[in-house]
Amino acid sequence: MRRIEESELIINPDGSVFHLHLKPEDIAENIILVGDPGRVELISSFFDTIELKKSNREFVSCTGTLNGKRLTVVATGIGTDNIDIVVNELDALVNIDFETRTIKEQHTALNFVRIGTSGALQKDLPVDCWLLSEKAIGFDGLINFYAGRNKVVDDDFEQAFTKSLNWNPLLTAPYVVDAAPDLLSKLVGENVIKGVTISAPGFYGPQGRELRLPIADANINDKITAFRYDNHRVTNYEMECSAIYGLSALLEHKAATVCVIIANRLAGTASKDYKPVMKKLVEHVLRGLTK
Ligand SMILES: O=P(O)(O)O[C@H]1O[C@H](CO)[C@@H](O)[C@H]1O
Ligand SMILES: O=c1cc[nH]c(=O)[nH]1
Repeated sequence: MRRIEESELIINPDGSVFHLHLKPEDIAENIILVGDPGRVELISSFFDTIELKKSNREFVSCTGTLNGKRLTVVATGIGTDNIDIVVNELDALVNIDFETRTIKEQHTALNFVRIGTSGALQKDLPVDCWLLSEKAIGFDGLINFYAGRNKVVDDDFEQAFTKSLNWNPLLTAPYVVDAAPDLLSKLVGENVIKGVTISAPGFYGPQGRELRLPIADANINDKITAFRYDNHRVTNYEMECSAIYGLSALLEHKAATVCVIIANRLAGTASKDYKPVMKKLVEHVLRGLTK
């Protein structure tokens, strides 16, 4: 059996995984991922019991229970490069034996639910609404580094999207991955709008925001807003969902993302205070995950 070398999976002297500083026994199978480390405190404030709190760099985490269910919250920080670290390390904690450094025969599937913030690309999605991502489009290219990406992507959607946008060959090839249907069904609700989410490798230029620097393709957001495929339209931009969906599909975990829309890019509006709305969304997600 292949032994994974010390350089490839770095384990700290206390037995915890390199960046997250978590040990195999520290995490639950239901994991909430958030970008903002401060959101971990908000989510865990609803827990009935707290088992542990850890932090290293931006990777703040907490495990506890709610309604008898064990949950872990992990802050990923911003960006899909961080998701590569977080999802691979969480997977390693359950699917690699840290003593023998071999892949376990018995696979453990994790449920990842990301609770984030996002910007809308359609006029009818006002600030402070909730958006559940049925599909993610990655502008970040992460999944293209892994073998088997073609097995987990929606190839027809990808082709229709790149053709319709006249995709710039200087950019990485976009990838499209679905959420896990049974996790989506736990998160639906009266106030939850379903959509297709782009994860961008930046907040400004990569999301078509122009401050002092002009954008390479000034019309990219108009083309994205107008794009239709089957009954789908692209609804919003954020910065992590695609990599969570892509890596989860490759590693055989389940993933879904729900965000508070904090800006509407067409209307030019931003939420006055999204924090109370986020608190309500957290309560909604926790209800869905623990009922
Ligand atoms: O609120 P979070 O979860 O961080 O999500 C969004 O906010 C950050 C950008 O402001 C990015 O991480 C983006 O994905
Ligand atoms: O417009 C937005 C708002 C939040 N997060 C993003 O990445 N983009």
